[in-house]
Amino acid sequence: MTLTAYPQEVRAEVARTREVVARLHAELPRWELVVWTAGNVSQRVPGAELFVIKPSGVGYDELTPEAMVVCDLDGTLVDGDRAPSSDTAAHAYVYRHLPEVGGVVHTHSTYAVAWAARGEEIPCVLTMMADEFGGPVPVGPFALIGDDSIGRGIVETLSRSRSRAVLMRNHGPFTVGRDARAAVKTAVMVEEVARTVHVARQLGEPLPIPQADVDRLYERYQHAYGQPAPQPPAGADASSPDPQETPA
Ligand SMILES: O=C(CO)[C@@H](O)[C@@H](O)COP(=O)(O)O
Repeated sequence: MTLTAYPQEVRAEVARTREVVARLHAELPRWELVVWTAGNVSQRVPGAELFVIKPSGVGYDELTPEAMVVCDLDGTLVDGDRAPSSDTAAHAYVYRHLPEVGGVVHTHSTYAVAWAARGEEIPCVLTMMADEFGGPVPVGPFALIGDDSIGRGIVETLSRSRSRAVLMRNHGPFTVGRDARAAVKTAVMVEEVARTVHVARQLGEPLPIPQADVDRLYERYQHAYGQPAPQPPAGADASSPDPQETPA
């Protein structure tokens, strides 16, 4: 089914999502999370069983909204003149099995990949980890690219954790969020804590944080950190929060 077969309002949402996903890809080199083309961002299209992702192997300076490709939740190309990311099957699997997820990111950021190479979860020894991940950053199984293996490993691992990042063993981090911006933020944060905990370990054994304190920190950060969400204008439908609003 091509995009022309979808209603105009879906095509308009696709255009908006292309703008968002194209802009967020620039954050990956900006935060030094990738080299060359080794990372990708996607976002679900509101109101349709579609998502937007980058084309495979295309440099970040070429990633315009028009260059983005559109896929259905089976990972089949619906719109775009280039092949979708090689991780499209993984992103699609996540969207099919985690309906609350609106954005997925994959990078090869150095310190997170170093923890993935050892198949070791990042222990929750920082208040920033309690805030952002609610505990350790877990490790997912080794899985070859090309079918549902990576996606299944992501979903099974995240389903056992509060973390929105998973270190796929011998590969690297995948992150999820309510939208792509939230998933990019988590990708930035998982690299930051991977680096900091690694440095701490060079100096000695980091100290764990009691679980009750981890829980308190997580609840505060997830619900009270940053600016309050803007209140809808009087009489507006308050039941549909702006999907672009994500924790700061
Ligand atoms: O990790 C891999 C390949 O092993 C991919 O995520 C990375 O090269 C990015 O690929 P794409 O350019 O998104 O197809």
